[in-house]
Amino acid sequence: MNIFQKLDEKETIFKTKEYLDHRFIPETLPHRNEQIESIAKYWVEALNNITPPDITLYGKTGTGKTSATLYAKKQLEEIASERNLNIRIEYLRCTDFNTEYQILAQLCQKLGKPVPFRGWTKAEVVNTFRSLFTKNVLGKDMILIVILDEIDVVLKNDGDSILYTLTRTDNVAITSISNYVDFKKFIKPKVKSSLRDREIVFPPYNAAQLQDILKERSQLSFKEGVISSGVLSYCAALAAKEEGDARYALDLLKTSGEIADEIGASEVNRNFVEEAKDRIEHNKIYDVIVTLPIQQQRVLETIKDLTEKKKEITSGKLYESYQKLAKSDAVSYRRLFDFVNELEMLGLISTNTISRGRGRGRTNIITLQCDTDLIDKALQFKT
Ligand SMILES: Nc1ncnc2c1ncn2[C@@H]1O[C@H](COP(=O)(O)OP(=O)(O)OP(=O)(O)O)[C@@H](O)[C@H]1O
Repeated sequence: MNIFQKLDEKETIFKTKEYLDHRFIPETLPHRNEQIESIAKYWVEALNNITPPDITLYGKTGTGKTSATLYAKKQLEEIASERNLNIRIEYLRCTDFNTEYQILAQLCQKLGKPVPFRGWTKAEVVNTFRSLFTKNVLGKDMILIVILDEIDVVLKNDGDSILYTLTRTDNVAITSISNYVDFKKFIKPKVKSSLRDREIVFPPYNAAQLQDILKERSQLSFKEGVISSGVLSYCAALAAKEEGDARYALDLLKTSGEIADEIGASEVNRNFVEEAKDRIEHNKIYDVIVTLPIQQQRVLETIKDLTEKKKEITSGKLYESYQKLAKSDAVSYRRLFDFVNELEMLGLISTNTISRGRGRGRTNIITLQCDTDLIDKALQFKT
């Protein structure tokens, strides 16, 4: 039998997995009405040919920022098309377009003025972008709303000049999305003053809200009777602990279903959810470690070695052992602590400052926060 046919015919508890995919935008977004209405309240100006104010959406990962924005986008596009208005809304993820040049080139491309993705000067791209806003023969202006998702990525990578250009182009409104409340530290005061954005906050979902979200999606995705309300509430409770992340809740549900399929079970139980949790956590940490820059991997490896030797890891001890491992490639003491901070932000380690008693100053103690085996596995193929 053809192996694909065999797999295709395998018994499954899923109706379809499509609705558990991160990219799927549901018809309704429970518990996000307030935020969607806030976005709409600002964007509605465009219907009267007024450029909407710039807005910024904040909230932790999986709190529905992207979905709510795309939902509002679709609605505005519908009404703009009914009324024959020249309103364009372009969505860009700044992990895909992470420089001013790339963002402007992509916008020009989308708006019908192709610009090569490299080779032109920045001034040429800026001018071409601005030329899109000259009135057309009917004297009609285009209003453009640019959604910059994960805006912190472009600000860190390329500075704030994209905001400078966009805020200084008539008829352009920026909607920025960020997971980090403090992303504005990357914006210079001059640009900040022209941004003058309104802020919309996306709080984490609580367990009851996550359960509502999961209920709708599980009805679409699983065959009848496969998912009990106990399983849904368990996924919701675990995800509520993980900072109210709906993406995580959906991942838990999907992975639990896949585990049930793997062993041929006819329904999902809480043990599968437990196993799904471990699998997701494991994969997440593994991916983070594998994609770390090599210098940071060395620091992590040093911390792992010291942990295995049951040593207390002070800053001095870490630097000493790190130098032995990295040899001539070793970075400065200061740089090493930038890496330590970054590893801490990723949740791979934690640091704790303790006082050694009067007159003996304070010491930084570093503790590993992930499995040593996982680090070994992730680093085994490194060069
Ligand atoms: N209120 C909701 N109702 C239904 N599904 C939701 C809701 N909020 C989020 N989701 C789902 O959770 C997942 C993550 O949502 P989304 O991408 O909008 O979050 P985000 O805040 O933009 O996250 P990130 O910052 O990590 O990109 C998506 O699959 C989305 O469909």
